Amino acid sequence: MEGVDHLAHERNKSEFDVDAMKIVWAGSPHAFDVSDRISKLVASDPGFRKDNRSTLSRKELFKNTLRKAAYAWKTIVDLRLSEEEAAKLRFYVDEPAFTDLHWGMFIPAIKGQGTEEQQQKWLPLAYKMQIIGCYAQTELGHGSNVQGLETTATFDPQTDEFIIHSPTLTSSKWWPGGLGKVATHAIAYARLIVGGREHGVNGFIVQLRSLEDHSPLLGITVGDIGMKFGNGAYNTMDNGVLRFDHVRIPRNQMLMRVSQVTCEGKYKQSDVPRQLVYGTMVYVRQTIVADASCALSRAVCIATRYSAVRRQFGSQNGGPETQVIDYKTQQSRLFPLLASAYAFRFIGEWLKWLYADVTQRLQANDFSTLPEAHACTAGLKSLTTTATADGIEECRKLCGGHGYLCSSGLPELFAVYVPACTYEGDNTVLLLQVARFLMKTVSQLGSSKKPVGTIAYMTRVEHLMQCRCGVQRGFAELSVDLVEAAVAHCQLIVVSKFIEKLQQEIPGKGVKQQLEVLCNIYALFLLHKHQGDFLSTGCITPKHAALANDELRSLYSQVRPNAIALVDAFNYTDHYLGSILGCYDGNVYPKLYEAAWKDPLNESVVPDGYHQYIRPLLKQEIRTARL
Ligand SMILES: CC/C=C\C/C=C\C/C=C\C/C=C\C/C=C\C/C=C\CC/C=C/C(=O)SCCNC(=O)CCNC(=O)[C@H](O)C(C)(C)COP(=O)(O)OP(=O)(O)OC[C@H]1O[C@@H](n2cnc3c(N)ncnc32)[C@H](O)[C@@H]1OP(=O)(O)O
Ligand SMILES: Cc1cc2nc3c(=O)[nH]c(=O)nc-3n(C[C@H](O)[C@H](O)[C@H](O)COP(=O)(O)OP(=O)(O)OC[C@H]3O[C@@H](n4cnc5c(N)ncnc54)[C@H](O)[C@@H]3O)c2cc1C
Repeated sequence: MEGVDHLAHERNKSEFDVDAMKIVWAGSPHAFDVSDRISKLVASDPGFRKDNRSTLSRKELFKNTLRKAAYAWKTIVDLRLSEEEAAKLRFYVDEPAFTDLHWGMFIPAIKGQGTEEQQQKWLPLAYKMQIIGCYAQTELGHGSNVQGLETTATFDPQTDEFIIHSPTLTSSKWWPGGLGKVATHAIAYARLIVGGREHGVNGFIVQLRSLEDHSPLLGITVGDIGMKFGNGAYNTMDNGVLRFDHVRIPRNQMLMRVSQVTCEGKYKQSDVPRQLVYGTMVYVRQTIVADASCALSRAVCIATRYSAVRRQFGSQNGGPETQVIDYKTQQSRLFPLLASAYAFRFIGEWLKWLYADVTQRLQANDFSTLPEAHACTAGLKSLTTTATADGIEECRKLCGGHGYLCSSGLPELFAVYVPACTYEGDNTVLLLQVARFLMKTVSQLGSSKKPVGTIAYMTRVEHLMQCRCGVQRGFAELSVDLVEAAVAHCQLIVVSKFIEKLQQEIPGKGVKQQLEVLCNIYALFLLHKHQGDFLSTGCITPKHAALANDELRSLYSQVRPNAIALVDAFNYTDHYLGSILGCYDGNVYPKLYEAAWKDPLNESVVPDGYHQYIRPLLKQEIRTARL
């Protein structure tokens, strides 16, 4: 029945203060207040409804996304929301849109790679959304290999301009979000050519469309690249294609914090690492780690609540069947994902700190932690997005057939999320960057340069020094093993930072104890999953492995009574979850049944096409071969 909490018996089992855990999950009382307030504002406003997305055509879907983006902006302006509140509102609107790239990449690129003068000119326009930007780096022929990009930016000293050009088909910009139909400007990445000499890839601000009638400017060919994976999902986003035909821009529209070109046509490289041109990608990678915990926790919340509602088999003398959450196999699949959601939350907090720290050091021209920041953002983005994408799919399977319904919220969440394993850096390519960083560290063992920070543990691998000549053997030849080593390195960071989190003051009855259980589940699940490696390297004995498995089972039993409370702590509204299976009150079956009849196919009892195709079949009006 409506209004009845079908999960009350589960909530009464909780052994910790859920409200205190909500604060831990949010990060602070202030962050909880903002999240709670804004999520409820969005959930209560019919202008942000999203339950009809799967029934819209691509054009209807996209127009609806534009409407929502404009409505969100009006809400932000009318309510005078802060930047933090506005970002939360865009998050809870929960729809990939051009605004993700305007706020998530275009503005950060100008802030990170523009001079003070360029920031003063362009940021006010962007903050007021008087221009809408995108980040145009990837091309049809190159995405991972940034140094392979083909778009050119040739300096013309006669006119003090750059000529931006797409010399080949494969140099067409391809994939940038917001580019296809909306962005008026792009940060376009191109090979800088001055006086006939190439100076690598740099960013350029290029206007694409008229601010009067939105028509593409002279020399600009732009459009959408077409439907993507899934029906609704990421098709709310206009990922675009863009070609330049000798488009001229003023010299001061090259982002010049890293490199400069003078009006005399002199190229100057600042005394900063050229990789700062990649700074925006590093920034987004650290945000994606935080977003991984959001996406995974959504899926886990749905699967956990439904696992407590669903009963199957085990009825004794006509009594109730067994809750599927009580099956050890269900727990062994679900609870490591619950632990991962919390682990990724905390590693996301730490990575945000690391990124802020490296950014502050860069202001003082201290580049000492830049390599570690690159390796950590790249590796943790790769690890958390792979685990989250796999975890969302596992949560769908944990929900049986009903997990395959759009009304479960899981198919769309999976379809929207999985490109995170590719965008902002293909996950394998990023792990190879981590491997390169680890090998460089090994090569420096024994020198005066001691490994610190997240690689400090490598001082304990002195034995690698003896085989240092071995590690010079083709990186490519060993790349599969090196990628596995990179994952292990990142997992060590995740576990270490979870343990460090537990050493902090954590208020609330039973809260720290629950987090300790989840931390142990995360670590022991990894040990179990990779026990072959641990055994073959002599890190553990078979007895250790057996003890770990026994402890894991015991930990699952400890989590079981707290599982619903642990997902309640995410504080997601039913609107944000977008899932009948995951609804707060657990009243699943009546809602599933009611939702089915709302499908457009049920608008008529007799389907369109019956008279044309089915009736002739049934009435044998179509001559059929004798069966
Ligand atoms: C809203 C959805 C609703 C519901 C679903 C729920 C949640 C959804 C979850 C997430 C989405 C929401 C929020 C996320 C926010 C935004 C995302 C939204 C949309 C995504 C938009 C996507 C944008 C893009 O994809 S932009 C393009 C990204 N492209 C890449 O990443 C390219 C990858 N390639 C590279 O980075 C480089 O080519 C390279 C692989 C690093 C190689 O570069 P290069 O050849 O130049 O360098 P070398 O390998 O030779 O190394 C030389 C030297 O440099 C060092 N180095 C390299 N890179 C860096 C760096 N970045 N910083 C510092 N140093 C670097 C390298 O280590 C070497 O050093 P040594 O010489 O010392 O070894
Ligand atoms: C939804 C979505 C949104 C996007 N948004 C944007 C955007 O806003 N702006 C933008 O500029 N780009 C965007 N992109 C593009 C994205 O950044 C690229 O797709 C990504 O960087 C991967 O590059 P690629 O497509 O060239 O893949 P490739 O690098 O061609 O990868 C193909 C395969 O080759 C493998 N591979 C490649 N190089 C190596 C190597 N050296 N060693 C081993 N294996 C290798 C990869 O692991 C992968 O398996 C978006 C992409 C998607 C899917």
